[in-house]
Amino acid sequence: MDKNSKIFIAGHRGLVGSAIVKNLKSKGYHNLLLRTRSELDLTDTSSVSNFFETEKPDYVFLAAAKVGGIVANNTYRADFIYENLMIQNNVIHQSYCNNVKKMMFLGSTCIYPKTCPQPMREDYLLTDTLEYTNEPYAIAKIAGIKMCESYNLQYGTNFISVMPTNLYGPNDNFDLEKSHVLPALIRKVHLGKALENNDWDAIDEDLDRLPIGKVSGSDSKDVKIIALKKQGISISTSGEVSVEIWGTGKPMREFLWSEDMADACVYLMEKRNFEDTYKKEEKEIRNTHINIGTGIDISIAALANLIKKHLAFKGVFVFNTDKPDGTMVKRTDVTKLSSLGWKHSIDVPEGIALMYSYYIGQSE
Ligand SMILES: NC(=O)C1=CN([C@@H]2O[C@H](COP(=O)(O)OP(=O)(O)OC[C@H]3O[C@@H](n4cnc5c(N)ncnc54)[C@H](OP(=O)(O)O)[C@@H]3O)[C@@H](O)[C@H]2O)C=CC1
Ligand SMILES: C[C@H]1O[C@H](OP(=O)(O)OP(=O)(O)OC[C@H]2O[C@@H](n3cnc4c(=O)[nH]c(N)nc43)[C@H](O)[C@@H]2O)[C@@H](O)[C@@H](O)C1=O
Repeated sequence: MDKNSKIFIAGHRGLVGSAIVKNLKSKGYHNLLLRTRSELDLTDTSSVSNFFETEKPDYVFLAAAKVGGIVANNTYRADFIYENLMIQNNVIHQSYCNNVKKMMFLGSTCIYPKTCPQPMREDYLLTDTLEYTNEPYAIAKIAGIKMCESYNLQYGTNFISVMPTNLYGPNDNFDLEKSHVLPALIRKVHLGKALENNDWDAIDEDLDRLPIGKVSGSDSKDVKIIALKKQGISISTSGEVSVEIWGTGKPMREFLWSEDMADACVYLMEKRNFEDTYKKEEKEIRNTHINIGTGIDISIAALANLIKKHLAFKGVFVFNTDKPDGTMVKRTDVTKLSSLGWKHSIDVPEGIALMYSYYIGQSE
């Protein structure tokens, strides 16, 4: 990529897309092509085709997708498979039709089997059954990998697929029903702490910024208490606050700061090509995708305790085992990524501090 290249970042307002834009701008790339969903619905084949034919981007980052936490994936199963297949089919195919020089497809480490050997190497793909809660989403992502691979092999395109671990950072989703665990716990513990301090200004500010269901800061205290309780944030008559954690707290997860993720994406787009993603002597070229992560995991209970400590929350956690645990362990093998020359910079404790500053800073 050179600094004048026309670069389309699909999903530029999302967690990863916004971090990619920031990273590219900081490196002097200025010819960025950005479209909101209302300007360009990527599930609409003819609109995407017209857009590519008119704009002719040189490079494409595909960071647009239907994304959500474990319960959202499990609930909106049809939406997750349909929208993701449509978005990626349209963008990948049009990248080929319009001679895009290099395209990056973002998948997820949920593509690996539920009981995958650990850490998960790229060649464990399609060796066993997927985890149920995110099977439709994972199947769409696997189709994306295979589509990139197949276009590269048949048409000589230069499409790179990256499989990020769980991500978090600025522009994350804090909607407690749809978000991933880290932003959810940051918000729940923040609200729990405000409740134990009887700090209704902080609660109102939070609910005004992002209502819980339809409840905002201007509703009555009783309505707000019921809404918080529904999300597992409650106060006992003795004044002890409890915050609910979904599942047993035993699943292990690996977390990568979104700006590290963006840095890895830009690094690979600048410096690596499809041909760097497999060994030349391989007769059957497959598993050309690249894991992006830290290789370090932590249990959900330990994560919650780190957040509790950082926020100086005095209350207790309760575990709701009616909610799914999902995969018990999914640690990425980052050998391939390391061999391509990239490593993460932000570990979870520092990331929690950054994330909380971002979260409370939004209201300033
Ligand atoms: N977050 C995570 O922990 C992980 C994410 N990933 C993958 O990384 C990528 C980026 O995820 P993330 O940044 O978290 O997601 P976000 O939900 O934060 O952002 C997704 C973006 O996609 C856009 N988008 C969704 N549907 C459409 C559509 N039909 N037309 C146009 N734009 C659309 C959204 O636009 P709008 O803002 O207008 O809604 C939004 O900007 C995805 O491929 C995801 O699967 C992989 C592993 C973990
Ligand atoms: C990135 C990845 O994200 C999804 O998979 P996931 O890793 O299971 O996602 P998660 O962040 O929602 O949960 C991680 C763990 O944490 C537990 N957990 C506790 N308490 C809360 C909680 O309050 N909210 C959430 N969301 N989870 C909680 C939760 O029960 C689970 O055990 C995929 O569907 C797919 O989208 C994908 O690729």
